[in-house]
Amino acid sequence: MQPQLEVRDLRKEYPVRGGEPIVAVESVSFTVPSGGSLAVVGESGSGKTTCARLICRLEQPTSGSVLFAEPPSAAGERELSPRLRRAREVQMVFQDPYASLDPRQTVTEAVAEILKVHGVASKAERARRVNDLLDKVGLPERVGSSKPRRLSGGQRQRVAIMKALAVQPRLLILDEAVSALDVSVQAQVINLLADLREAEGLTYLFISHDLGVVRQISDTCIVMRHGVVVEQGATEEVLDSPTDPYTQQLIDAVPRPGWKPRVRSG
Ligand SMILES: Nc1ncnc2c1ncn2[C@@H]1O[C@H](COP(=O)(O)OP(=O)(O)OP(=O)(O)O)[C@@H](O)[C@H]1O
Repeated sequence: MQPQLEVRDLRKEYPVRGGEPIVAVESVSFTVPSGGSLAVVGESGSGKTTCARLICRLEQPTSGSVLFAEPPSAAGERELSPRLRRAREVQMVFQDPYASLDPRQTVTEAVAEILKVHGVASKAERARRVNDLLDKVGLPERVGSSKPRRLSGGQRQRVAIMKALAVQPRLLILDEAVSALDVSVQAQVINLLADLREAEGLTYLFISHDLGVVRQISDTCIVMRHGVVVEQGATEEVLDSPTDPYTQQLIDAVPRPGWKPRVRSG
């Protein structure tokens, strides 16, 4: 079966004036099957976000390619414009939803605007779809008339997911999307993402430094260090029996139950 996403030999260099370029990503290859969930883990600066930006076409790779499965077009739908086609391939959800929400717009206005841009011409149809989307992300209808500052962190992240879903993408890139949430809210959003993945047949690329979250949300994972993939495989196998010393280090850095901070001497 054709994968939903195939990344081949991706490389990204950033020029440095008067010096060697920074190689942010090098020789990165992986596939994600349709409906699959792949996590990208690694410490800060390992190239995770650069990979995501290349996949979303926010940046151009220096070399290599990013291939998506053809988005299915609904019966009777007109030929998709290149813009709509791209939006249907991939949408991104970031750590800080506040930054991507317009403080002057209500939730309904923000989502209706996206629907309008993407060709939903009838106002009544837009209203119907907004209510449907609110329901999908577990928000009560009244939240539709709220502005972002009235919402909790968890609600805002649900709105960010709702905006991403409005264009019916096949792939969602979640870049540290639950990292800023309190643990109990984080668990609720993880459950929502798991439910949505199943109900909507979504494919996830889940970027996170939190190995506990990665274990819950992904089937497979890649471990990145200094821009390259040092280990990849089924998430459970990689986290339970890492073969690369760097993966082992990442796992060892996670506090376990009973862990007590100690002062290092010397
Ligand atoms: N626009 C840019 N110009 C120059 N260097 C960049 C640029 N964006 C990223 N880099 C560099 O590329 C490397 C990878 O950065 P990237 O943000 O992809 O890592 P990351 O794993 O996502 O880290 P974090 O978890 O902190 O976001 C880093 O050395 C970073 O400094």
